[in-house]
Amino acid sequence: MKTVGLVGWRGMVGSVLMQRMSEEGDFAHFTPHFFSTSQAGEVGPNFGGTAAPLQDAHDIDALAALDIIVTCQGGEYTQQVHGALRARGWTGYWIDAASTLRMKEHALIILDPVNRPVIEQGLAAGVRDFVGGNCTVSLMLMALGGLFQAGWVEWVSAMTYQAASGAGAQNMRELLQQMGALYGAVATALDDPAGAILDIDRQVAETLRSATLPTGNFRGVPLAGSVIPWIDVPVEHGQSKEEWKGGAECNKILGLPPFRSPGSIPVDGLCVRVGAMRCHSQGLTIKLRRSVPLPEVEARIAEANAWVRVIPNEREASERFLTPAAVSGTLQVPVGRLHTLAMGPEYLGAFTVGDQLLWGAAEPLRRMLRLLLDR
Ligand SMILES: NC(=O)C1=CN([C@@H]2O[C@H](COP(=O)(O)OP(=O)(O)OC[C@H]3O[C@@H](n4cnc5c(N)ncnc54)[C@H](OP(=O)(O)O)[C@@H]3O)[C@@H](O)[C@H]2O)C=CC1
Ligand SMILES: N[C@@H](CC(=O)OP(=O)(O)O)C(=O)O
Repeated sequence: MKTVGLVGWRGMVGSVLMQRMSEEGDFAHFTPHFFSTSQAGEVGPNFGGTAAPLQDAHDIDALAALDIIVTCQGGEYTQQVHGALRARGWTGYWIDAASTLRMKEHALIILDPVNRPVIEQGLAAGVRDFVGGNCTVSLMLMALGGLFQAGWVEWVSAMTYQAASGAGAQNMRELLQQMGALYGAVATALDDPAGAILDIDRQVAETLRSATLPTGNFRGVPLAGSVIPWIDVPVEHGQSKEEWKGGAECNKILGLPPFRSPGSIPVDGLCVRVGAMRCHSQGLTIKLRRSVPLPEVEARIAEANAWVRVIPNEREASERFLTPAAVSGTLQVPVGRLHTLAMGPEYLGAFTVGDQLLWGAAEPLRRMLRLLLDR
């Protein structure tokens, strides 16, 4: 059996990965070796039956003895270890959740329900570095893969509503603390059905702006009761890095020429953090190359993969099935609100939701591992 090193398995993304691997019986297909950057020597988890001591995730010799390494440890770790391993002559497969290597020529971005042919070509050509895509990009492609595969998409504008989990576990906790603080500020007034709503609102606004609201993880601003229209660092063209990833990664995943070069598909929009826990939503404007009847569009989207669900463009179905509340913790990727926009018959409106820890992070890695093990 192949040996697989697991790094970052106890983090948030890693925990979701371990849960999915257990559910799918993946541990029966390889010999796991668990690593840690901070707990080497302590008792490891017993996924796969053995609870051997954790190995040191910086021990290049131990890592170099493995066939495959899967890491959800983060970009800094990748930066420290990947180059050193390759420099030492390691020729195993590296599967990574961090963005560090995504745009490198030697790496592929993996989302096999969308780009299996690109992955197969890469494997045949000797590619050994496989990186999960940005959550927003992967979820958009899981939703719209059918339209891209049909060659119908001229450009896409994605306006995102991104969950706190994308910023990390501490941000999810802080969001809930903020919600609790807001409720606590007005709990008594809310108990009085005759209480004036504008007084309650004033107290909420004061609490949102107060120095005592926990905001350290969100760079000093509230998310509960508000939104944050900037994700990640600024880059060129007035974009945030999260917005840049939309174009750059999407084209690479699809095996198209680099973003902003001839033959690539423009993907751009605004990325916004909202008070959802772990599901990213996106409002999409899609310019089709030609007008396509809506039933054909729906059929193409629905048949593209086993997880996408077309939700009828009706009020009740949208309210019930096209929300983070409905999707959280599941692999389903609903797409709805599909209709032709007033700008013209080639302009399609859509809304999609997906769990950013599943298809947005852990699941593409899990599936890449199985793809390698089952070859
Ligand atoms: N969050 C997201 O939405 C996404 C994240 N990613 C990538 O995955 C990487 C990891 O993200 P995420 O899982 O959110 O990071 P976490 O902060 O949850 O975990 C990262 C590491 O922190 C260490 N750690 C220290 N204390 C604890 C603790 N109390 N509980 C669990 N782990 C602890 C663990 O390493 P050790 O055992 O070595 O101490 C763990 O592997 C990111 O840096 C990013 O590159 C990719 C896509 C989406
Ligand atoms: N930046 C994403 C989460 C993430 O980790 O993205 P990436 O894998 O591209 O660094 C978000 O905030 O929602």
